[in-house]
Amino acid sequence: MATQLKWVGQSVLAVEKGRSLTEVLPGVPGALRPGVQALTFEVLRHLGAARALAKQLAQRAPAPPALALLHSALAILVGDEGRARYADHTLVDQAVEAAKQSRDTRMQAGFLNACLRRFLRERASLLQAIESDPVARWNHPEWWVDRVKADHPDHWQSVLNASQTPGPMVLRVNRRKQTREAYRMVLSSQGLDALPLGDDGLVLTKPVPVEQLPGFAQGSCSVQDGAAQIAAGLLLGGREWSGRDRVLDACAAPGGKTAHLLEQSSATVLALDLDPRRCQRIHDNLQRLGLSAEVKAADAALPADWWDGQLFDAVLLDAPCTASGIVRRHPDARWLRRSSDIPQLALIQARMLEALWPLLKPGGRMVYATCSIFRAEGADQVQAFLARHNDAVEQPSPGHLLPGDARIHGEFNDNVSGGYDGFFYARLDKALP
Ligand SMILES: C[S@@+](CC[C@H](N)C(=O)[O-])C[C@H]1O[C@@H](n2cnc3c(N)ncnc32)[C@H](O)[C@@H]1O
Repeated sequence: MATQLKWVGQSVLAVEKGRSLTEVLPGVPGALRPGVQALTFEVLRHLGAARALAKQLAQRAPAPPALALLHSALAILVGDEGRARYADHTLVDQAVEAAKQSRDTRMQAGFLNACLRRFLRERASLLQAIESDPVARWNHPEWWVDRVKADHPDHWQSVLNASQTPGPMVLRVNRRKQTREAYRMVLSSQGLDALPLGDDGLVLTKPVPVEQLPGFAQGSCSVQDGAAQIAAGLLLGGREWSGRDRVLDACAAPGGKTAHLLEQSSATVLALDLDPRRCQRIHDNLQRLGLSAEVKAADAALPADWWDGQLFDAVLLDAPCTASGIVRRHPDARWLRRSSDIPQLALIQARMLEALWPLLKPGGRMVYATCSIFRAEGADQVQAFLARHNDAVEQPSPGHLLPGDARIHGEFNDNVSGGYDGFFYARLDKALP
C-alpha cells in the first residue's frame, strides 16, 4: 500500500500544479493504476477538508511533495471509502513508509508521522475547527460553491453532495445490433444486472471493466452517461430521417453522441472536432460500432474553412465547457478550473452558436448542449441567443439537469434513480420564413 500511496501523492501533486488526471494517470505503472486512480479520486473528493486540516496541523507548510502526501493521507482518513477500507493506524504507517520511498519526501517522514498521529488523537476537535470553512465543508473551491448557490438556490447542497459520489456505469445499447431488452438478457446470463434508462440505456448495478461486457469489442454497446444519451433523441425525435438528411455534429470527439445519432437514424452525419487526435477516436468508436460518418478536423466557429455551402437539417452543438456537471466522474476538474474560465468559455459557446445558426435550414433543428451546471453556459446562454435571433423557437427541452436529483425535471424525468450527470440541453428550431 505504501507504493500505491506514493503514486497517489505524486498524482495529487500534479493536479495541485494544474495537470489533469487524464494526463497524469497513464504515467502510473499499469498494475498499480486502478488502485491509485480509485484512491486519488477519493483524495480529490476530500481535498478541501484535507487542506484545511493540514493548515491546523502544520504552522509552516512542508515542501509541495510532502504536503501533497499529507493531504492525501488526511483526505483518505476523512473520506468514507478510505475509512471503510483501511484501519487508521495502517494508513498512517503506510503514508510514512510512502514518504520514505521518495527522495522528495524522505526528510519529511517524521513530520508526516507527527501530523497524522496528532490528527488521530485530536480528530474531533480538529474537524470542529474547520467546520465553518466552506471549502472544507463542500470540498470545492469557494467561488464554485458560491456559483452553484447563486445558480441553483434551491438545490445547491444536493448538487455539491452529488459530486462526492461516484457516478453509476451506464451503457448505451447499440440498437442496430440488438434490442435493449435482448442485450439486458445477455448481460443477465453473465451475472451482470442492469436497469433500463432512457431510450437505449442500461444502468449496471455494479461497474465492470469494459472488456467484461459481452460483445463490447464487436459494438454491442458503449459506455455513456444517461444525461449524454438524451442528445440524440432530443435532436431526432418525432420524425423519420433518411440518408438525404444532413446532420452536423459540431464538437463530436470522441464520438459518443455521433454514434448515437447514427444508431438511431439513417441520416448522413458530418462529425467535426478541432482536435485531430480526438478525431481519430471518433473513427475508432464508429468502426467498433459498425457505423460511418464523415469526420473532419476543423474549427466549428469558422465554417468558411470546412462548409460546402449546403444547409443542414439538424445541428448538434455539444460545446466545450467547464465540465462542471461531470465532476463526480472527474473529481480533479473542480480544483483545476478558475472562475474566469466561465466567461471565457461562454464567449466561445456564443461564437459557435452564432457561426452555426446560419448553416441550419429554415424548419431545421439545433440542439445546444453542455455538460455544465452553470447557467452562464446553459440557460443564460440560450436566453441571450433567443434575444438576438427572432427566427429561433425554443422547443420543450430538459434545460439544466442537475446531478443527483433529476426528479425535479418534470416531463424529461425518466431517471428515477436521480443518477444523471449534470448537463444542459436546449432544442432550438429555425422558423420557416
Ligand atoms: C464536450 S466535448 C464533445 C463530446 C462529444 N460530443 C461526445 O459526445 O463524445 C467538446 C469537444 O469540442 C471540441 N472543440 C473545442 N473547440 C472546438 C471548436 N472550435 N470546433 C470544433 N470542436 C471544438 C473539443 O476538442 C472536444 O472534443
